[in-house]
Amino acid sequence: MPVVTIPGSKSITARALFLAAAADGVTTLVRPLRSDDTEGFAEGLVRLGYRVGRTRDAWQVDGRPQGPAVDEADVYCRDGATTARFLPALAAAGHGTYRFDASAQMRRRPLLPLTRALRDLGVDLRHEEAEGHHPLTVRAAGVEGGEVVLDAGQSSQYLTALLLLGPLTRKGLRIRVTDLVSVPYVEITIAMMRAFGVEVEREGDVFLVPPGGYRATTYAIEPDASTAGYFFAAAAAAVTPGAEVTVPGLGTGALQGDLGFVEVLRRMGAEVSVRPDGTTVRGTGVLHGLTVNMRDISDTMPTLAAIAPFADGPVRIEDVANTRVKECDRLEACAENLRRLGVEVSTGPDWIEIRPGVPSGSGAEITSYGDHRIVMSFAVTGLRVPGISFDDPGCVRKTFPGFHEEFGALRARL
Ligand SMILES: O=C(O)C1=C[C@@H](OP(=O)(O)O)[C@@H](O)[C@H](O)C1
Ligand SMILES: C=C(OP(=O)(O)O)C(=O)O
Repeated sequence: MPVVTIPGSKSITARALFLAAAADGVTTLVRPLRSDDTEGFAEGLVRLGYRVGRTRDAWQVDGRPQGPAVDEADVYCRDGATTARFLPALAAAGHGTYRFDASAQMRRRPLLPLTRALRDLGVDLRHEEAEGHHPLTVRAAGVEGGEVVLDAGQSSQYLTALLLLGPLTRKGLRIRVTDLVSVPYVEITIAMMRAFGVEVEREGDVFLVPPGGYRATTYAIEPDASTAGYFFAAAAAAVTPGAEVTVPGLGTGALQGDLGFVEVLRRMGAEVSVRPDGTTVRGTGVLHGLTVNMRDISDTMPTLAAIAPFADGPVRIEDVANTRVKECDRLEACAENLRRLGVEVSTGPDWIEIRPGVPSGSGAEITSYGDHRIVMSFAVTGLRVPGISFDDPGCVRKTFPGFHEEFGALRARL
C-alpha cells in the first residue's frame, strides 16, 4: 500500500508568508513548501526588507505591521502568480517605491482588475509597459481603506490579495465581487486569516475585512492537494485493480478545495476514503467517462485530461476558461499533447472533451510550455503509455522539484 509524502501546499505557504510578514511578532511556518514559487515569494519578502529565516523544515518570519522595512525595492516574482499578485498588495500598505517584475509568461497573465481595485483605493500603481501587466511600480503611502468593487471572474487571486491587505488598511475593506472563480481558494484565505486573528465576514457578494492587523503564530502547512492529485490519479488509472495510494496529512479537515479531485475519481469508479488523518484512493481497474464542472478545482483539469483516454466513455470538463491564462493555455496544451498521442479531443472557449482510447505502444515528446502541471499530468499518462518524454521535465520545480523521483518510486510500487 504505497504511502506518499507530499510536499507542502503552495497556496497555503504563500498566504502564510504574507500573513507572517504582516503580523505583529515572529511567525514560524512548519513544513513550508520549498519550490520555485514559494522560494520566490520568500525572496520577494527579503527584498522588501523582511527577515525570513529558512531551515529545511521551518521558516521564521519577523512580521512588520507597518509594511516593508526598506523604502525602495525591486522584486522579481519569477513565474508565481501568488507572488506577483499578493506582494504588490502587501507593499501598498507600506511607505516607499516598490517595483515588481516577473517571468515572460507571468508578464502575459492578467492583473488589471486588481490594479484597478488598488487604484480605486488610492494606491499609486503604474504599469511600465502594458496596462494591467507586469512590470509595475507601487508608490506606497499606506491605504485608507473603504469600499471597492472587484471582478474576480478570471482569478480569485485578485480577491485574496485584497482580503489579505484589508487588516493593514486604516478603515478596513468592504469588497463587492461581481464575479468569482476558484472559490475554495478564497475559503483558504479566510480560514488562514482567522488563524492569524482576523475574522472576515461575508454577506452574499460582499466581503467585510476589519482593520487592526494580524497576530503572529506558529502555522503548520498541510500537504499540497493539487500535487497529491497526480498520485491519486495514478492509483485510479492503474490497469491492475487494487492499486492504492495513501497521502497522510490531507484528510477531512483539509483547507484545500483541490482535495475534491478525489470525488471526481470516485465518480469515475475509484474507491476513495477521506479520513481525518489522510486520504486513500484505490483503483478498481475501471474508469468511467463523465461530464464534470471544474470551475472550483481547475488546477486539477490537466490531471483529469491526462487520464481521460483510459476511461470507458468521453470525459468532458466544463467551466474552466481561466485555465487558458495560467502557466500556459492549459486547454490547448492538453489537447495538443493528447492528439500527439493519437487521442481524439475537442475544445471550446471553456471546455475540453476527450474521447476514450490510446493506441497501444504510442509514445511522444510532450510539449510542456514551461508548465509544471502539464509535465506532472502527462507523467501519469506515461504509466500506461510507453515512450512518453518531456521537452522540459525540470519545470516541475515551480511546485515540486522532487516530482520525478517521487513519481518514479511510486511507479515501481504500483
Ligand atoms: O490563490 C491561490 O493560491 C491560487 C488560486 C488559483 O488561481 P485562480 O484563482 O487564478 O484560478 C489556482 O489556480 C492557483 O494555482 C493558486
Ligand atoms: C495556476 C497555478 O499557479 P499560479 O497561478 O499561482 O502561478 C498553478 O500552480 O497551477
